[in-house]
Amino acid sequence: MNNPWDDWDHVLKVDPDKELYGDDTFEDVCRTGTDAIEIGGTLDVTAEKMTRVVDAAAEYDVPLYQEPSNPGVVIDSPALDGYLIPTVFNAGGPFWITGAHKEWVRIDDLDWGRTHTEAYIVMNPDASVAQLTEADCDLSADDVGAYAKVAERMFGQEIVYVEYSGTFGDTEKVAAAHDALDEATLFYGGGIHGYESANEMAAHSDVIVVGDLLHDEGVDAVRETVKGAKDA
Ligand SMILES: CC(C)=CCC/C(C)=C/CC/C(C)=C/CC/C(C)=C/COP(=O)(O)OP(=O)(O)O
Ligand SMILES: O=P(O)(O)OC[C@@H](O)CO
Ligand SMILES: [Mg+2]
Repeated sequence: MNNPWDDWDHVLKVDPDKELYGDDTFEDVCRTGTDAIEIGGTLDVTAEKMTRVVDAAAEYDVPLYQEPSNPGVVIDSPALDGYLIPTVFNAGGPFWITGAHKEWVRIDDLDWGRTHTEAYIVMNPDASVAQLTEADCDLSADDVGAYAKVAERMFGQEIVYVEYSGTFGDTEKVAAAHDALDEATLFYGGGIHGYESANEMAAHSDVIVVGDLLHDEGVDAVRETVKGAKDA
């Protein structure tokens, strides 16, 4: 296995539907020291908003990945290193497990070499992603570990993503996913807001993802989370 994310500690998720903080520029965003930028959000994302972010970040060195929330927002840009395609393992119905993916393959001509799989385990019932996908978030640590193993062993997912979007997660449940994986890389996202929270979750996962902090507090706060992740 030799994927770029094997060497990552920190990913910054930019929501194309949200503004940057204060006077922050996309150059600042690309120079936080993060290992990669993932562009996506659950609500009100469009291809046009995606394009604006990709174009603004294109000239800097940081790897850029699109994380589409539906087939209609996927854009074709040479500036993108690839596409991280979610599948929500604990979704309430098949659309977010195989339905959206089937539609995408039906209507689009995929670049398989740049298309990668991300198995989501959605844990915060109040997050838009949980509500949209009607996810069953009532999961024990054993459940989370078992989903992670199924994702890796039975569905060949390259990344497993424990998603607490908007709130800081239960480290025991994150650790259960971590312990279950041999090959796949564990991403953790949710509620990371500074050095300490980044450092703590980085100890229980392979890569931490920071989202809202960028839009709510800006690049200086994000830089602290990069330090926290790198020190773990
Ligand atoms: C097959 C294709 C191309 C797409 C389908 C992909 C799937 C299954 C999407 C469902 C899960 C999803 C909506 C992922 C988007 C990434 C994500 C979870 C972003 C974070 O969203 P929130 O932070 O909860 O939402 P807002 O900030 O928009 O409220
Ligand atoms: O916005 P936050 O809570 O940092 O979550 C990050 C990411 O996991 C969202 O998909
Ligand atoms: Mg968000």
